[in-house]
Amino acid sequence: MTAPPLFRRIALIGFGLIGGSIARAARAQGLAGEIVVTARSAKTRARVTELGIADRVVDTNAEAASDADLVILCIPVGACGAVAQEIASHLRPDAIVSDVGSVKGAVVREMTPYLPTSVHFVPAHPVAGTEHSGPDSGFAELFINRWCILTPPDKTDIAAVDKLRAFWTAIGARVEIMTPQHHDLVLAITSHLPHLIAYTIVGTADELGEVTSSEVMKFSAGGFRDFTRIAASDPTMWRDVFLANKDAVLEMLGTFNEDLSKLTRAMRRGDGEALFEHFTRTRAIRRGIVEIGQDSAAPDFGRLQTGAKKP
Ligand SMILES: NC(=O)c1ccc[n+]([C@@H]2O[C@H](COP(=O)([O-])OP(=O)(O)OC[C@H]3O[C@@H](n4cnc5c(N)ncnc54)[C@H](O)[C@@H]3O)[C@@H](O)[C@H]2O)c1
Ligand SMILES: O=C(O)C(=O)C[C@]1(C(=O)O)C=C[C@@H](O)C=C1
Repeated sequence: MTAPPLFRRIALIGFGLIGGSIARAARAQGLAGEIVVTARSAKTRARVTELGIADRVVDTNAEAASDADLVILCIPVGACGAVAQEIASHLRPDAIVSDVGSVKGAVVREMTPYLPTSVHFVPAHPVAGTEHSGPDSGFAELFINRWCILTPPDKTDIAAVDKLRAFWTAIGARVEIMTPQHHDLVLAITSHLPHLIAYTIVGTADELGEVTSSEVMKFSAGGFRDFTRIAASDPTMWRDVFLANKDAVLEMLGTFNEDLSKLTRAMRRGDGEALFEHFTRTRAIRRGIVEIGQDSAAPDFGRLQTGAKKP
């Protein structure tokens, strides 16, 4: 006899890279009796129907949420509060409600006031993605060997957290639990600041204009090409990330600017030793990550504290 699926009905609100990948992975692993999907635009809903990944495609967020035992918001972080308000009165009293937002503090602040106290709110962030978006961009293997960070509020029912952990584990992720504040600080340096830098450098190269533009394209084989991939990421998603995690990103940006000034000074002074020392240190960091087979994993940021400066 086969075991019953982990969830009787999973509702996915939003069907882009992440919603689409969850649907494909959950289906491949048989984790839901039924997968119900909704998306904001009729065009996306029609495409989801065409793809045949969902058991049911419905027109409204409320309809998707009703009677689901797991509801996952797969939408930009800036939209989570309004959608929580919209679905609140349609949720099963014992539903697990989650999200996949790249920022956790703001999402928790904006969703919590609307959610009935009987539902189990377990915010999540799969630290896996690509620069692509939309209903065709998802794939079932996206989460394999990637971290998924859960940030449940203190008094969350352990059984609900364990059930969501089992879900993410079943689709390949490694699960870690932390507070929303710690999450936002760690992700500010590992994900948000790198995106800000990529958006900046590609814009800067573009502003160099006609003089060099052909050369920018022609010689962008390595480093710059990697930046252009990151800078092609979805503008709505990243606008929301920078607005929602403003404080942590600004803090990291402050430290980054100090370090950039140090390297700039070393260059000006012709201080090759300082440059060599810095590049040797960063090379060792990369090699350490690759050696332990964790180039997809976050380094240990246990010592990262708000306001803390590097020694
Ligand atoms: N792209 C990544 O690499 C990545 C990785 C991890 C987490 N995330 C997070 O996942 C979430 C979704 O990102 P994605 O990459 O799947 O985006 P996407 O653009 O591929 O899909 C977003 C979906 O949300 C819907 N949507 C947009 N605005 C909405 C609104 N105001 N109300 C309701 N629905 C709306 C869109 O129609 C679409 O179905 C974001 O919160 C993002 O921060 C993204
Ligand atoms: O690989 C990429 O394209 C990504 O940007 C993925 C990435 C990241 O920065 O690591 C982007 C945002 C998410 O919240 C999680 C993952």
